[in-house]
Amino acid sequence: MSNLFEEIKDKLKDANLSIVLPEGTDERIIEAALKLKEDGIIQPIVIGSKNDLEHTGLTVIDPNSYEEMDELVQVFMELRKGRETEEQARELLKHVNYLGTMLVYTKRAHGLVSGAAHTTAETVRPALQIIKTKPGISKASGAFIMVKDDLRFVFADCALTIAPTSEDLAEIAVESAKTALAFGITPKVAMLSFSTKGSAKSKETEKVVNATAIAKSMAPEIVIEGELQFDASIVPAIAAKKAPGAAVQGDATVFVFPSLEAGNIGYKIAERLGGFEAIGPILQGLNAPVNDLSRGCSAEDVYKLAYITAAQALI
Ligand SMILES: CC(C)(COP(=O)(O)OP(=O)(O)OC[C@H]1O[C@@H](n2cnc3c(N)ncnc32)[C@H](O)[C@@H]1OP(=O)(O)O)[C@@H](O)C(=O)NCCC(=O)NCCS
Ligand SMILES: CC(=O)OP(=O)(O)O
Repeated sequence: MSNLFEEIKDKLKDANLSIVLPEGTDERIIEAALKLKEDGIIQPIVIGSKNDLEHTGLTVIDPNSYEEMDELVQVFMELRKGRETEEQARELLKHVNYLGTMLVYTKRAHGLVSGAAHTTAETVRPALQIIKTKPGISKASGAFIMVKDDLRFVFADCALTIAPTSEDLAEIAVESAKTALAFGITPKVAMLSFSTKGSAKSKETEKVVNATAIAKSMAPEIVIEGELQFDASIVPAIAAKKAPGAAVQGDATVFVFPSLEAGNIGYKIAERLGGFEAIGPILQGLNAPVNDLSRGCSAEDVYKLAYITAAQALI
C-alpha cells in the first residue's frame, strides 16, 4: 500500500488540487493538514476560527467571516429549490460540513474529508443533498480499502445503506469493483451471505442470490460470484468444497456485505482483531469526492484519506 500512496502522490504532483477539511477544531485534522501542506502536493483548506488557527500558517476559512458566504447561501437555496428559507440556509451553512460541501459543489475545492468529530450521518447528509449521486446511480455507498502487508481488499457497503435491496447490493458490487480498479486492485467480487450456493434458503439468502444475478447483468465483464460465505470467498480449499466451479475460488478481492450491520461490524473486526489498516469509508457514486472518517481515526488516517480523496477527483 505504501507503493499505492507513492503512485497516488506521483499522479497528483501537477494536478494542483485542494481538499477541504471542515473540522478545524480537531487536533488530528490540524496535524494531518500540516503534513499535507509540508508535502506540497495537495492544498488543505481548513474550516475553523481564523484567530485560533492563525499560528498554523494553514489556509483557513472562517464561517463567521467568510466573504463569499452570501453567494454560497444563494447557490444553496437555488439547488434546494425552496426547501429552506434564506434564514434556514444561512444557519445550515454555519455548520462546517454544509459549508465544506458547498465549497466542493461550487468548485472552490476538489474534495472533502470529514467525520473525525462528526457522525457519518452528519458528514454525508450535506453531500447527499448537495453533491448528489452520479447519473445512473441510485444510492451512494461507502467502501473501505483494507490493507495488510501485500494484501489489499475492498469491503462495502460499510457506511451508508442500512438495509439494502437486491438492486442496491448489485449497484454496490459494481461501484466497489470500480473503486478496486481505481486503486490498483483487480476486482473479483464476492456477494457475501451466511449461505454458499444454496446451502441455506431464506429471504436473506434470496436477496443476495438476486443481487448477484442483477450485478452480473449490469456488468458482465466483472467477475462476480454469490451467494458465498466469507470462508468460501477467501480460502481456496473451502471454495473447492462448498462452491466447486464458482467463478471466485477463494480469491475474492471485493467483498459485498448483505447489510450495513454486517459490513460495518465486519470491517471493524478485520481492523481491530485482524490487524488490517482500514482506509475509508470512501464514498462511491457521488458527483464529487466527499469522504467520511471514523471518529476513531488517527491523524495518519486523515492524511491518507485526503490523498485518496484527491485521487478520486482525478478519476
Ligand atoms: C446515509 C443516511 C445519513 C441518510 O439518512 P437521512 O439523511 O436521514 O436520509 P433522508 O432520507 O432524510 O435523505 C436525505 C437526503 O439524502 C438522500 N439520500 C439518503 N440516502 C442516500 C444514499 N444512500 N445515496 C444517495 N442519496 C441518499 C435523500 O434522497 C435525501 O435527498 P434530498 O434531501 O435531496 O431529498 C442514513 O441512511 C444513515 O444514517 N445511514 C447510516 C450511517 C451510519 O451511521 N453508518 C455507520 C458508520 S460509517
Ligand atoms: C465508518 C464508521 O464506522 O464511522 P464511525 O466509527 O465514526 O461511526
